[in-house]
Amino acid sequence: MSARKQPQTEQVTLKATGLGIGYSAGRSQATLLHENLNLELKTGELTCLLGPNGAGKSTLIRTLVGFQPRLAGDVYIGGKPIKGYSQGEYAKLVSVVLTERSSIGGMTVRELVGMGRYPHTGYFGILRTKDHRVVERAIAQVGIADLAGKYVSELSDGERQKAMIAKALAQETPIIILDEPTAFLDLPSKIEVMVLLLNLAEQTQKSILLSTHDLELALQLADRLWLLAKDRELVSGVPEDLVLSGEFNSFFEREGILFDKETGSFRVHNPIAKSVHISGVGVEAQWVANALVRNGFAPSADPDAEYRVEVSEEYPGEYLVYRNSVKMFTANSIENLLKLLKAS
Ligand SMILES: Nc1ncnc2c1ncn2[C@@H]1O[C@H](COP(=O)(O)OP(=O)(O)OP(=O)(O)O)[C@@H](O)[C@H]1O
Repeated sequence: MSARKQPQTEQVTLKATGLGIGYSAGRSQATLLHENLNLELKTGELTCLLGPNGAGKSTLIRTLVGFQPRLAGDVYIGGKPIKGYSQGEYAKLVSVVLTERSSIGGMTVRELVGMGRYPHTGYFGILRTKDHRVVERAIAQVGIADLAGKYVSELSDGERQKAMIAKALAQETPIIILDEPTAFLDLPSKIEVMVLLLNLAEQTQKSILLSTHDLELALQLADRLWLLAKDRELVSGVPEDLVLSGEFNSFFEREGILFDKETGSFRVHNPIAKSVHISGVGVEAQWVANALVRNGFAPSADPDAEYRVEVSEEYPGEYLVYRNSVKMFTANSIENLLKLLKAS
């Protein structure tokens, strides 16, 4: 990834004030999911919207892009309320990628991406030379030039997702909003799509908002997080600030699942686990910790914890184990370490 270029001035492209989101069914009373949401999307930033199932992420996204009515408040783009824009004007400002698998299988990738040009073409949607150029560039930007002539129905989930992102790019909008673009993808594809969006935000100075359940990836890659949960106020901030302040874990931890600030990952917590201190750093120490946690030990920062395992870079694959400061044994593999610990 290239070094990030910061925008000269911090520009807000989309802003919501006092936003109320939820559902109203006919004349019956509306179900308000969240009220008084105040949000900002900034130029050149990738913002990730995170929250547990049912938090209201999709509802927020659908409301922000106008697919669902606001129950209160306003959404502004470039300082102007969205209701002040015509549909055509709006389509030149915001492109939206939803996860629903639509009936687009019968067209080629190039035709699909070409559909992104609709705000820029005339009534019949005929693409001119410039439009074709933009389409080819968008296809190349997401790295699927070799798939341009393929039918969408022939694509894998990850390839289809990239084609949908290319369609959004072809729309040439300063804002792109995506609902769970990494759902259904394998881990390398998730990383690829997130890095692609991060780079696009920076290189093309777009504001990109996406919702995701990939917490650890969002922590690593997002410029900003929006955390949403039922009956709580939305929290927005830079990932590292939210981790260090304890806000991040407060949204996701539940009984038996703890967020480990040191590694930035979630782990199963067993309250009756024996505590173990791992002395040593680096990849090997991390994997030893992983094996011990999986086998019911709780990692401890206290060197006087009941168990201590020494991992030394000098002797890879050798683990000295102490219990209450008395040496118990030396193991010569992680498998052996687990076996001897269980037998002790
Ligand atoms: N059409 C609807 N009418 C009424 N309530 C709805 C409707 N769609 C969703 N809800 C409710 O709104 C709440 C938020 O749903 P939403 O899909 O926005 O959550 P989410 O955070 O995107 O969840 P997930 O992570 O599971 O996709 C849920 O309790 C859901 O049952």
